Amino acid sequence: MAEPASPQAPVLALERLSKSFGALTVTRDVTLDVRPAEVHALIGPNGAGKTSLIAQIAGALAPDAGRILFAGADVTRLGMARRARRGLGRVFQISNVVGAFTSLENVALAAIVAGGRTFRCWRPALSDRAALEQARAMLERVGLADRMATPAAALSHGERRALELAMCLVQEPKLLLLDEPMAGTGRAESERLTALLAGLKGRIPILLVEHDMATVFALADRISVLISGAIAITGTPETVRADAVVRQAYLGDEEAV
Ligand SMILES: Nc1ncnc2c1ncn2[C@@H]1O[C@H](COP(=O)(O)OP(=O)(O)OP(=O)(O)O)[C@@H](O)[C@H]1O
Repeated sequence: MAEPASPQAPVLALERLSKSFGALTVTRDVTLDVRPAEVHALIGPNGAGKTSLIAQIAGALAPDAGRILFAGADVTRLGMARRARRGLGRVFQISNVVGAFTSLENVALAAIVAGGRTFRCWRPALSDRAALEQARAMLERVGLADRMATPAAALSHGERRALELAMCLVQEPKLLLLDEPMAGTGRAESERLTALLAGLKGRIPILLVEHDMATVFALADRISVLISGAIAITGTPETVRADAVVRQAYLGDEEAV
């Protein structure tokens, strides 16, 4: 069902979402929104329910109650593929990277699929000049200009993350859902990836689930803290950093935070 759209309307809105596995409530009456051009970070201790919440947003897990509005429409009952087609771009947990294909070929294929073009086999698709042009531009944007001809399987972990981001961005999503982008990266790679995401800030709304607090505090316009399935607080990084309940329950009064 369509909702009245306005330029200030949130791109994504969760309304009183709830989910239980038997007696265990993993999502407790969660209301949260992502505004246009905002980076909204979702943090919380292990087992707080972040993964379950992301799965509900992506359409992999059905909530028991509540609504999910995306780009002005109620998508609560839509499956993952249909949400993706509406512009919900999920990166880093589901990957369609083909290891034997070069970076350029992988991004070109993502562009072709996003464009709804069909093909009988890979090779003719890879001579699609428009898609290759788009792919080149996107790889330059994510800092992989010198890795275009490299098979994806030969990329470093951080480069592969950048490639996955390029494959998502070339599909021109309306929202980026970033699920722990820094997981498994070293300090240098995570700094590079954080800089890359900072370059996207303001151009595309991002919902960022991340354990790395340096990245969260560097990028987020607002932060929501999930504790035992419920939102404990939503606010600016300064507000969240100063919140006594959050410090005690989650941040552990760390000086570094
Ligand atoms: N399919 C399931 N069936 C039963 N319990 C589940 C299921 N999926 C998750 N849980 C439980 O729900 C709780 C929340 O898990 P979830 O993975 O969403 O948390 P999380 O915040 O993402 O944690 P982490 O940061 O460690 O990944 C955990 O106690 C987990 O064991």
